[in-house]
Order: sequence, then structure tokens, then C-alpha cells
Amino acid sequence: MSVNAVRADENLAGSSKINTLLRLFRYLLAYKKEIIAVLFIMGGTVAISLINPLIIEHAINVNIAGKDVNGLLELGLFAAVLNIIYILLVKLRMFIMAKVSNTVLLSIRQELYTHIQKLSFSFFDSRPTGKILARVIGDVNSLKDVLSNSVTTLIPDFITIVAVVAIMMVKDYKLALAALISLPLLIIGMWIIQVYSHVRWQTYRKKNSNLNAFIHEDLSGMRIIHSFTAEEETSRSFDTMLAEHRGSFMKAVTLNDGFGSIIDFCWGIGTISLFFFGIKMTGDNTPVGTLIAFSSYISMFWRPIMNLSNFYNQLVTNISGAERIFEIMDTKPDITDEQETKELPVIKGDVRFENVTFAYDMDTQVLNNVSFHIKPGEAIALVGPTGAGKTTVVNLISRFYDIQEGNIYVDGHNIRDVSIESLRMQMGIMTQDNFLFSGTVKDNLKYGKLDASDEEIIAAAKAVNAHDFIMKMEKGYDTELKERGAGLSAGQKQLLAFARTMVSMPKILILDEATSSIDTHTEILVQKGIEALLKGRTSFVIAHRLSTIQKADRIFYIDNGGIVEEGSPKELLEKKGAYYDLYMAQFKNI
Ligand SMILES: Nc1ncnc2c1ncn2[C@@H]1O[C@H](COP(=O)(O)OP(=O)(O)OP(=O)(O)O)[C@@H](O)[C@H]1O
Repeated sequence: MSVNAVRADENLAGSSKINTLLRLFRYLLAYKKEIIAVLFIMGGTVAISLINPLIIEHAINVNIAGKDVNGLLELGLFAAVLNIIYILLVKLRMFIMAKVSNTVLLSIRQELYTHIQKLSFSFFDSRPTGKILARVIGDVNSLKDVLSNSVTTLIPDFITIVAVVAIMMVKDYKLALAALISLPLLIIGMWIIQVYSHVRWQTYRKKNSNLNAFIHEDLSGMRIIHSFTAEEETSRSFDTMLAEHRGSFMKAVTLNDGFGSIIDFCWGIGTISLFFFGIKMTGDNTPVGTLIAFSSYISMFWRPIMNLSNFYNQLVTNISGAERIFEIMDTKPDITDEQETKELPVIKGDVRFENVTFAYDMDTQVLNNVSFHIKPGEAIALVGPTGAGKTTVVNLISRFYDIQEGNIYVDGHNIRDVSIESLRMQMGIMTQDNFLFSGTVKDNLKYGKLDASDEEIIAAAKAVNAHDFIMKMEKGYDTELKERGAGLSAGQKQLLAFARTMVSMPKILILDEATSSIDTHTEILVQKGIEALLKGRTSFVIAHRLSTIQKADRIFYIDNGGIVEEGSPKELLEKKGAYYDLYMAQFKNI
């Protein structure tokens, strides 16, 4: 059952921001050398910026007051050299951090992708592809600034603030207190804003994800939208989602902008208070240079606070991205190898279901106490009403889902006791989708067996009658296919999918026969292709073609959670039961 539809907001298990941030930082630990270098560089830049006001103070109070032009020039030269060094250090820091954060992003994305590939079908059943895509691309990208700014802002700005306060206190604690008078106001304002901000940004990310999922679904189903002339309706839905997206963004960003205004306000009050108290309280005792130096220090105090608040904004904006990434990484595949699995040896194709009971979710039981035994090489046609459980039976043989009760054996091995890879490697699975990847025909056929030689590929294509039509394509086996095989007919796609399965030479074949109507010529090729595929292997076909059903060794009529009728095509017709009724209803006119 879907836990998250396109328009439904995703729910995240609550996790603390600190934990998420610490987990993110762990990725940085792999780059200790670079981070230490960056911290040293920043130590240099912070020191230079702290010295600057002292230079100005000295220039005004000593050189200008004493009319010492030479001293002023020397000091100016010193300040210029110092600030050129500062600029170079900043550039170097930016370069190193950009490299580190991009590499970290790369490894997070790799880890996420590898993990997603291991997840079970139930994960994909319950999430729209667009939302998964949003996490792998958008959410990972959103971490870039958090990662680099966490090193370049958090630590140095914090040090700067402490150093500035210390210097001001040592120089003149009364002036320092006057300059920092607005600090309590800032703390209260920030606290109020941050309480609401995180929630608003999370809402925005959810709306963003819904929009992604909607666009993905819409583009994938464009043909259907056009054929039902549903463009207007989907445009309306899109507009609604866009409005929600924009609304949530505006709400979050408006609140965030409050941060800057509060800081500006406190900064202004601090500066006024400094000059007011500086002149009022200390009268002529405070040299002008010292007041100017203090005013520089105030800027140096508030600017990092501004940076930190921007960083905090970035953090609340993007930390939900990190939460969503880690949520996927923490999702355990439902189907995993048991601790002590063995490799399934090369099989003959014997399949046995023993009292199998299965439900996708607690509400609906699909199979109830099903047992059967298939001998190697037998061809089984699965028929029955829609939603009866035919696909479910074949999904269970490949262990795409785990059964709740009973056992499934392949060549006498319980499929739970063998590695999933060794089991699936010996199965050929063809769904109705016949999914083709963009790439050459040859690349697509090699999916069946990555190390297949050209001869093997051509032999497989010939066996299923796909060779001739492939050779008629522009560059034969090297013809580039478009995404999902666009430009090919349904029959041609089926033939390519047959060839791909044939290359893998499976011992057990699972075929969900396509129902799409194809021209008579291709239909004959497809039928011959199916016959070639079935020959000599155990096969389960969710059969729609009369020819396939009639050529099957046995038919299983599935309904009401089990096999209600079973036998050869002839036996079942003679029995005049459920299969007979289906046959009469569907095939009598053929
Ligand atoms: N991934 C899933 N999650 C939850 N329920 C599912 C899932 N897949 C199928 N079902 C439900 O299980 C039941 C059996 O589905 P199944 O696809 O096996 O039927 P089927 O006989 O192959 O149908 P059809 O001929 O229409 O393809 C149906 O009621 C279906 O709604």
C-alpha cells in the first residue's frame, strides 16, 4: 500500500537537528588534513581582521595626532601587505572547501544511490519515483552550502565573536558593555523566529517534493494525458501545487528575513549606544581613534552574527534535506540474505510451494495456504480474474517479497537459505513493461548477461526472431535506442526483451505476457519468440494469448487466494469449470 502519494506530504520520523548535523559532519572527518589546513588559514584571516582596527587606532591616535607622515606611510604599507595576504588566504580557503564539499556530496550521493538499489520492492511501491529523485538530486545538492559554511562560518565566526568581545573588554569594559547593550534583544528575537522557522522550511521541502513527484509522473504519463486530452486538468493541478509550493516558500522566507532585520536593528542600537556613552560617560578622555576602533569592532562583532544567522537559516532550510537523505539510508531492505546463506548451485528448475500464505499488507491476504510442485522444464500458464494474485505468485518465486507462512523451494533449496543474487541470476523475468534503457541495442541485450559475447547476443536474438528486425535498424546492434525504447513498436520492444532474457539463459522463466495488440506479422514473430524462450525451461507465464495457454503443460486458475483449478488445457476444458467459462468468454470468437 502506498504510504506516500504524489500529493501527500511526506512524514519524517522526528530526529534532532544536532544529530543530523553531527552525522553530516562525520563525512567531513574523511578530509581531516584539508579541514585542518582550512582552519589554519582561517586562523590567519581572523587574526588579520582583528589587527586592522588596532592599525586604524594607532594611525589616528599616534601617527596622525603626532603628524608622523613616515610612520603613517609605513603603517599603511604594512596594512596593505597584510590585507593582500588576507585576500589570498580567503581564495585558498574557498578553493579547498569547494573541493572537499563537492567530494563529500559525491560520496553521499553514491552511498544513497547504492542503498536505494538494495531496497526492496515494497519501498518503491510506497513512494513515487519523483520523490526519490528529489532526494537523490535536490536534497543532496542542498547540503553543499551547509557543508562548506559549517567549516568556514561556524568555527571562525564564533572565534571572531569571542575574540572581539575579549579585546573590547580588555581595552575598555564600559565602552564594551555600551556597545553590546542590544545583545539580549537579539537573543529573544532569534529564539522566537527559530521556533517557527524549522517547521516552515520543512513544509516547503515537502511541497517541493510533491511538485517534483507530480512533474515526474506527469512527464512519464504524457502520452496518456494527451490521449485523454487531460492537459487542462493536469495544468490546473500543477498550478495548485505551484501555488502551494510558492506559498510555503514565501511563508518560510518572510520569517527568515526577520533575522536580518533584527540583527540590523541591534547593530544600529549598539553603535548609537557606543558613541552616546563614549562621549557622555568618558567625555574627552576617549581618544577618537579608540572610538573608531570600537566602532570597527562592533561591526566585527555583528557581521559574524549576521553570518551565523545566515548559516542558521541555511541550516534550517537545508537540514530537512539531510534528514530526508538519512531517512532513506536508514531504511533497511525488507528482503535481505539470511546470515548464513549459501549460493544456489546451478539448478534444473524444480519449483515447490508448500502452504504459502502471503499478504502485501495486513489488510488484504492475497495467497492463502497455496501448494504446488512444478517439475523442471514444465510450462505453467497462470490465468484468472484480475487482481487474483497471478503476478504475486511469480513475484514470490524471485523473492521480491517474503512470504508470511509456508516455504518455497527451488530444486529442493528453500529460497530463504540461498543468496538472493544466486537465486535471481538463474531466473529470467519479463514484465509487461519491457523496459529498455537508453543506449545501443547491444547494451540493452547485454543487460541479460554483462559479459556476453557478440556471438551469444546474436544467437539469442536469432533464437527469438529479433535478429532480422534489429539488422534492419540504422546501425544494427549498434543502433542507439531512445529512452524507454521510444520509436519502437510494442512488438519490437517485446522481441528485444525476449532477446535480452534469452541472453541470460535462465533455468526458470517468468513471463507476464503483454496484452498490447500488435500487427499480425510481428504477432507471429512474438509467438515464435515465446516458444523459443519457453523451450527446455521451467516457465510461469501470466498468459493472455490463447496460443500460449494451449501450449502450456498445465494451467493454474488462480482466484480467491489460491489455485482453484489445475490441469492440462484439455482436462480443464473438459471439466467445464472456471477455466472453461473464461475460455468461452474470452476466446470463443478467436
Ligand atoms: N505492491 C503491492 N502492494 C499492495 N498490494 C498489492 C501490490 N501488488 C498487488 N497488490 C494487490 O494484491 C492483489 C493481487 O495482485 P496481483 O498483481 O498479483 O494480481 P494479478 O492476478 O496479477 O492481476 P492482473 O491480472 O490484473 O495483473 C490485488 O488485490 C492487488 O491490489
